[in-house]
Amino acid sequence: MSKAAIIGGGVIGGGWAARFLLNGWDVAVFDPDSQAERKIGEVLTNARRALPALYDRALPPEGRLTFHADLADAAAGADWVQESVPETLSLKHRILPAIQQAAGPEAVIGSSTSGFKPSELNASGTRAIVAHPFNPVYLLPLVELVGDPATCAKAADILRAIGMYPLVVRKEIDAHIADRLLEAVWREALWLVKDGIATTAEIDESIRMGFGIRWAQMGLFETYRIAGGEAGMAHFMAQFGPALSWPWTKLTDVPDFNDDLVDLIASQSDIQSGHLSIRDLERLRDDNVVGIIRALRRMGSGAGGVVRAHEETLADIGERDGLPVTATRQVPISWTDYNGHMNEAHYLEAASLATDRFMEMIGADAAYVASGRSYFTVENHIRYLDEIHAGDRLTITTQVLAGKGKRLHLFHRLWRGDDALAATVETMLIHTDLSTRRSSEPEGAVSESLSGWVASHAGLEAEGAGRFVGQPATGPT
Ligand SMILES: NC(=O)C1=CN([C@@H]2O[C@H](COP(=O)(O)OP(=O)(O)OC[C@H]3O[C@@H](n4cnc5c(N)ncnc54)[C@H](O)[C@@H]3O)[C@@H](O)[C@H]2O)C=CC1
Ligand SMILES: C[N+](C)(C)CC(=O)CC(=O)[O-]
Repeated sequence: MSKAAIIGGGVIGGGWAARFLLNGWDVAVFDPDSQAERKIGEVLTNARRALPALYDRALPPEGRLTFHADLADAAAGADWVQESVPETLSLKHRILPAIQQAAGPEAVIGSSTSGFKPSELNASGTRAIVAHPFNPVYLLPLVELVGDPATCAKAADILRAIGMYPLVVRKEIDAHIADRLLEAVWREALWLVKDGIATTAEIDESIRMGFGIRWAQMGLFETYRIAGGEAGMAHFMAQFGPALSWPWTKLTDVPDFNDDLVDLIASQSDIQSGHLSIRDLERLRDDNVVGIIRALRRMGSGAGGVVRAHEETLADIGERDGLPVTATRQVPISWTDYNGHMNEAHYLEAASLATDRFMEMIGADAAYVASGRSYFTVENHIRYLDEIHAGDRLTITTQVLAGKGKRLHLFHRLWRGDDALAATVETMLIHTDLSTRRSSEPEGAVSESLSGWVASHAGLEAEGAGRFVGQPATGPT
């Protein structure tokens, strides 16, 4: 089992703890704040409802979370130690040597710093790299890595394995890449409020109703390429380049950062969002971010591509009761309904994932479909045997009842947790020629594979298969 130590468990440390933990790592936290355990517990509750909802396969079983009164205890034996104390250089200069002394020589030591360069952090001879994440760390994939190339390469592999996107910053610079961009927008926004041009709420609308949506899927330069029309980027540059010397920006100036400005921004922000608690806002943000990333998954764009690639590494593992496990998944809150349990439609969605996986297992995979052959579902019968709730882990097994010629008859069992049979879904499929849209015989290798499955499942009972709607129950229900 891999272990991460989180030194400083505030907004960002809590997010790191959740990211590692929900990807199966043990996590040890050191934070002198007496409220740290409560705060991290609340962040974890939110992370548990959000992160698994990005995936169509179950994440690994959660690791173990421990809290330590001593930094050295937390860091001992860790594969990764993440420093996330406040953004004060003198504090980081105290903490990093203590981490280095306690951690093994192989451990990656990462700093969450938003702006300090590795050469500043390591002024006293420590070996930390910058591993700068984005809030919420458990959902957003980006981590900027800056520092020793070999350590960054090792760190990048670890981050990919927990579903993150490492971006190696090739040259150290204050505030790395993304925070330089964010800082530019932040400064301009402060000017707009200070000058009475716009309120905090109006500025947020200008982002979320327009360019914020564009940025999530294509970033800046691809977006501007399209904005150049058929003539492309060169035309865009020619058209908007001169604006750079017009008074479109105040970025060369910084507004006085005094109490008046802080009060102005804070009071507008209270009017805008003060009716919601931070945890309410986090849940709202998380549900929206999950929805956006799930939309991006379809085309593999941006953060959606990262989730898809990570999901490929989450194996649907093994066998259960002599049958192949064809799907695992954690139930997202969005699958539940007004009755407080998983809605009927999603029983079929889960079974459909299992059918797709079984098709891959018999060779009717993406290449086979691209060659013009596939299976079409022609009938389903679902038995709802037990309730399923948000966060439950589903394991689906698939039994082949018949698989000769054009017809493929499957019997899926949906297990909730370890031992509750929550549903069965009986599915009939017909092999189809995609060019004529008519039934056809499967190709030899698919047919042979199916014969093997039929033989190995022959004689296994399939209680409930063949039932029709309204048929009286034959035994206890
Ligand atoms: N908040 C944000 O949006 C982001 C912050 N960061 C960076 O992450 C780091 C942490 O920032 P936040 O989590 O926002 O701050 P925070 O104030 O929420 O959390 C800092 C935590 O460090 C703890 N702490 C203070 N002294 C400590 C010590 N001596 N040993 C161990 N823990 C100690 C505090 O009790 C607190 O829980 C900073 O370097 C910041 O620049 C990075 C990305 C985004
Ligand atoms: C405001 N901030 C500089 C702390 C922001 C970051 O560092 C990254 C983020 O999550 O926006």
